[in-house]
Amino acid sequence: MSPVLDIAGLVKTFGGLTATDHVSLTVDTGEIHALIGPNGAGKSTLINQICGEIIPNAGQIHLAGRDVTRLPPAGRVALGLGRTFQITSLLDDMTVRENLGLAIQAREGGNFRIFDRAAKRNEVWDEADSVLAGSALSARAGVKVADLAHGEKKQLELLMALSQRPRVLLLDEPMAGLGHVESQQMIEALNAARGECAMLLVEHDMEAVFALADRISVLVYGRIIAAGTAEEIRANPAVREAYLGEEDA
Ligand SMILES: Nc1ncnc2c1ncn2[C@@H]1O[C@H](COP(=O)(O)OP(=O)(O)OP(=O)(O)O)[C@@H](O)[C@H]1O
Repeated sequence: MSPVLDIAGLVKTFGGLTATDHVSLTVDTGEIHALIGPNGAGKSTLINQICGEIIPNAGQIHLAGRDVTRLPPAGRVALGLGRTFQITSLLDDMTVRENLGLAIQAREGGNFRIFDRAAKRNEVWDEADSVLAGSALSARAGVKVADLAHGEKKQLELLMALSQRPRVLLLDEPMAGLGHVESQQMIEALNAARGECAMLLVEHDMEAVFALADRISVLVYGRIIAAGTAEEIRANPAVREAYLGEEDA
């Protein structure tokens, strides 16, 4: 089966600095592929090229078999590229259920035809209720976002991103700022979402990476220095020296 996301030879330079240096990786259907690397390795630059916010100097990006290298961000979203909503896009004065309902409605185009309006509206709320019932926010549906803990906001952000039914979801440090219990809940939520879409997970939290990733690519100074399963990456001397050594210290 061809990969849902196929990145080949991506180069992006900023003046004299090569932030991504012929980066290639694939994300297969149903796969969680983690991208790890020290600060300044080029992870954000790579993600921004995948989203379409930065156009590469060289290389290609294929999404669901289509060449999207020069397609604007909205076109990529339409082809199934998802990204976690930023917490700042949550509506503080609305409840968890209302925020999720709005995200589902946005997927449906937001302007219901007059005839099926009530039926559609019910479908939206039914879907929101069923998603929430199976989530860590099951008891928080009626709570305003302003009253949620940080970890709960991140959970809601994830549910809203998944509600768009992306083919591949880009997750930019979903564990950032979470405590131990919240991290465990996020790992569980991502594991539960495994069958729904492929994921490219950029994450510094190695416990989460090793718990979730089917494959791991290691980016150092703009280059992929290793790629493989968790076991292969753990055992790779170059990776340990360049990156994991920091964790062991
Ligand atoms: N717009 C820009 N102009 C100039 N240099 C940039 C720009 N964006 C990134 N860089 C440089 O490119 C390199 C890669 O940065 P990038 O933010 O992609 O790394 P990162 O792996 O995401 O780091 P972190 O883990 O700290 O977020 C860094 O040396 C950074 O200073």
